[in-house]
Amino acid sequence: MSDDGRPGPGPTAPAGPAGTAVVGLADAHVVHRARSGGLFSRDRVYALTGADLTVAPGETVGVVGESGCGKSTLAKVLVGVERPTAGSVSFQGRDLWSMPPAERRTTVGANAGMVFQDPSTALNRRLPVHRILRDPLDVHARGTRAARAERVRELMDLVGLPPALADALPGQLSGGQRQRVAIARALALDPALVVADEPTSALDVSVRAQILNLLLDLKERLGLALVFVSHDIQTVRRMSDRVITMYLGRIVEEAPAGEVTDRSRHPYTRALFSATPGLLAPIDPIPLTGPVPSATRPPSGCPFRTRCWKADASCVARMPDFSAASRPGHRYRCHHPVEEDRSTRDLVHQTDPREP
Ligand SMILES: Nc1ncnc2c1ncn2[C@@H]1O[C@H](COP(=O)(O)OP(=O)(O)OP(=O)(O)O)[C@@H](O)[C@H]1O
Repeated sequence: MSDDGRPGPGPTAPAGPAGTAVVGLADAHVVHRARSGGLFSRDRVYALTGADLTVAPGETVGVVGESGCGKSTLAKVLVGVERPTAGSVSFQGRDLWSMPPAERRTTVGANAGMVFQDPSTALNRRLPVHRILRDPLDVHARGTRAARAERVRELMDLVGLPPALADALPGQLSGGQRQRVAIARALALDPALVVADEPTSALDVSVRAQILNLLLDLKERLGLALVFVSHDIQTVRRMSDRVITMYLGRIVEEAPAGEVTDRSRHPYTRALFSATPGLLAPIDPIPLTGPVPSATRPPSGCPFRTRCWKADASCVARMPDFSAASRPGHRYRCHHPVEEDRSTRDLVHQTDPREP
């Protein structure tokens, strides 16, 4: 059950056949020292605030939001690369950060792989492909030498890399081939979850579709859970079962992918999707007032209130809790949600952007 009492893939829903999420975040926060303020600055960046999320086995969760809203931070927290400042991360129901370091490394290795944006920087340039792929098997002492060599061959085949490339260095590969190596490396230990953070944005347009199709194909064949972070909202919607909208470090809505374009309840989600070409018949985007506020000094109450055409004093006073939409697995945090049956096209003409 989600915390609003509805069944479905909400943050506290039973996830998967055994009722155990592959990964779960509970009230996770990440606060950084601001880069701009210098070594002794007291300024803090609120990169992630109060994130609750579970990912069920086999599910694809897409994450959308403007630059700097905390998508990469969420991704890194999900795979144990970044420790939350507060809150918890659990794999298969076990709290990651209360484990001894060796057990934590083993748990992350066995459960989660990550694919980064730019394979040129994510791969060790000095190692040939077969060594890059064998490395996680060596570190986690998986199988005999012969079994590891066989697993490397299997991984290359899985991602469509010809055996002849086993001795190639990353610099001798195309961008698409490098990303295939990165995906194979993420799969080396047979994880239940892969988190892909902008996996195609550094690639030529011509190979993007191949990499996305590869991820979808692997997800189907291996039963993977996939968390997919991208600026490309149209792709996120196409790839995902569920879409998470983030704004200024907070998850503000979760909706089944089919609901998100025209039935989302959070004004920000509607605005974001209205500005995405090709999803709806051509419309002018819903106009938002002003820039995204600084993550160092987020507004009180609802962080979106300074740009929202529906904001009033209640939005200044308090961040709303999650409310359930009528469909299972759809929830949002807003005091003045968009009516469910209101089309985005209709909204575009009704919005009245005001000065904050
Ligand atoms: N190590 C760090 N030190 C200080 N601030 C950081 C650090 N990492 C991230 N931030 C800040 O935290 C906020 C969230 O960053 P994050 O990279 O998670 O956002 P994002 O949504 O992934 O952005 P983008 O889409 O541009 O990649 C931003 O304001 C960013 O500048």
